[in-house]
Amino acid sequence: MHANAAVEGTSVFFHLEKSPDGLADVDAKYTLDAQLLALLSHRASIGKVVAESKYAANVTGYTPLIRSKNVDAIRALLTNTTQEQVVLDGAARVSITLATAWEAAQTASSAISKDFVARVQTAVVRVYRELIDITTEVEVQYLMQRLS
Ligand SMILES: O=C(O)C(=O)C[C@]1(C(=O)O)C=C[C@@H](O)C=C1
Repeated sequence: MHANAAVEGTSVFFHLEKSPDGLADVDAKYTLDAQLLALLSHRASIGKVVAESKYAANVTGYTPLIRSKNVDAIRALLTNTTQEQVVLDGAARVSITLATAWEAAQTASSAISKDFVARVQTAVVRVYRELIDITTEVEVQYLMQRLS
């Protein structure tokens, strides 16, 4: 997911840039929040498409599990921990780049706060972890009704 794609023309640092002056651009901030939430929702809903392709690739594997409503087995079958790690590593990498760039823009010196970058990275990875879990749930729910 590219969070900056849907907020074209808006800096990826928008919230950080606007936060010191509080309410000055509050409408714009809420607009950006709404756009980001729509992106997160869209990203999770892609789970339906992903689930359909997984089902199509393994009809004989999924069909009995769907018929017996075996949610745990469906979740286990569609979970791809290797891919999850790729997503989480990518989020961590990009967040470091962005947080470092933000810090560098704030300080004339090269005294980049490792603490700030680490905290941003931790938060971003946590969000992506939740996003993967939500996407997985969308996939499971989609498959549960696939044969009805
Ligand atoms: O790429 C997949 O196979 C997905 O189902 C998507 C996704 C994700 O949200 O990134 C979700 C569950 C899988 O365990 C791995 C990744």
